[in-house]
Amino acid sequence: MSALDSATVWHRFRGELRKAVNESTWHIWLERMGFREVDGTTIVLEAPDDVRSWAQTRFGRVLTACAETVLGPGATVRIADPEETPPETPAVAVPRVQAPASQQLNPRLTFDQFVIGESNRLAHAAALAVAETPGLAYNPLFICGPPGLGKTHLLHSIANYVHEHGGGMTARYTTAEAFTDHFVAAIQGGDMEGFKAQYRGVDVLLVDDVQFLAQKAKTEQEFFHTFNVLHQAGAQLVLTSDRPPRDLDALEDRLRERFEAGLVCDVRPADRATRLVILRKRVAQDDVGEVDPAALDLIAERVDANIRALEGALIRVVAFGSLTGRPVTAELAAEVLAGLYPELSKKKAAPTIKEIQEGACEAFGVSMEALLSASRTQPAAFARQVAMYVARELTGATLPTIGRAFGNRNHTTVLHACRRTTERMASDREAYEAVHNLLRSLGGN
Ligand SMILES: Nc1ncnc2c1ncn2[C@@H]1O[C@H](COP(=O)(O)OP(=O)(O)OP(=O)(O)O)[C@@H](O)[C@H]1O
Repeated sequence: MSALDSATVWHRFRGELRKAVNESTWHIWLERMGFREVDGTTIVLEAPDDVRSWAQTRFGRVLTACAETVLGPGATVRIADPEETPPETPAVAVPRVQAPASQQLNPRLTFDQFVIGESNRLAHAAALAVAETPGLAYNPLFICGPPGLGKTHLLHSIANYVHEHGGGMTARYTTAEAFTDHFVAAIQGGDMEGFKAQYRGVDVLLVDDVQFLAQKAKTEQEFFHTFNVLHQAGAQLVLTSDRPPRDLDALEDRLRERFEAGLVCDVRPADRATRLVILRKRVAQDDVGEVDPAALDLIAERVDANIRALEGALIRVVAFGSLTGRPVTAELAAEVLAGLYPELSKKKAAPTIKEIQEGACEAFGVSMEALLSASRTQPAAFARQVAMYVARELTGATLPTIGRAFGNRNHTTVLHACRRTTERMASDREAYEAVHNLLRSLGGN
């Protein structure tokens, strides 16, 4: 089986599985499974002990059904012990074809789920237009704006739309960081042809956070060629960045000019009415139980920084309600949010990852050395997970960037830490308080 085949099988299997289970089952359990290989008609996954036994007993049938949808009747799934191939030493047995998490599409990020308001109307319309007629509407489409305002959501929506309605057209989502890592690995592994085939053979290429291409001369050059080959072939390019092309000072002029040649549109912070619709939609979809509409009004009113923070606030309010057995009312929401968000928004700039790490060391009484180490002993391991979660929420840094700042750990470790922290907050009062206090202390600085 070729490298691309394995990646496609994994991609489709994951998409099927994600559609087959509800959001919390996915995040708490199944998302933690990694891909190892396709062995004949068996998809081999790997997962830690707790997930492995749970997934096998509770979800064996669903896993098999998803495998059969992808590979045909008789396909099976085996879940292996990751200890045989530690996830952070991929050189041994994890196949080089494994798509970085950043390239895996989230089937739930679709146009249907995207709430349109004044702040994102143009970006949404342009994204939908390129999804419907790739290469013909605006090319490239460049979407820019601060973190957490839906740029990644729009890229995934385009890719999901093309996969579903594109009549066999192919779309590839990546981040500039994953592109860079992949390029470096291809050079080291002497597989530039394989690398080029993966990026230059698609109908739609979606690249998130292109500001990270700056000052990586070789990658930038390779990206420039990829861009030109695709553009000349009539393929669609969609790019996002935290700022408009003209402000990407560190990029070469020729690339900046290419970025500006199509349509540049921005996403801005959502207004209150849009924030409220987003919250209502999340409550309905995630099946979080009874939430008083006045509580949503209050969260929409208070949390205006970005949509990621808005969703984080909703999770915390609901978690607090369930931990204390209290109904989720405006009063409870006010209690949870008290002091936190106003202080955060007053603060001149978001805290840096370093400041978050220092805050976590102080809050949990661990040394910086322990926090950045690979040690799994407590309290360092929990402090590390919480600090990663807070960094994801407050800094807008990407998963690979956060991973690097925590002793060069990979992005799946960060993702796992964020999920684990959310999970613990919902079930453990002490964990909840720890996260809340750390967020508060950083906001109050
Ligand atoms: N208009 C919207 N409707 C519904 N959900 C939204 C909307 N905008 C953002 N979100 C949700 O907010 C969260 C953050 O959005 P997203 O990751 O797309 O932001 P981003 O602009 O790409 O940020 P970053 O630059 O940090 O990657 C996601 O869960 C996304 O689904």
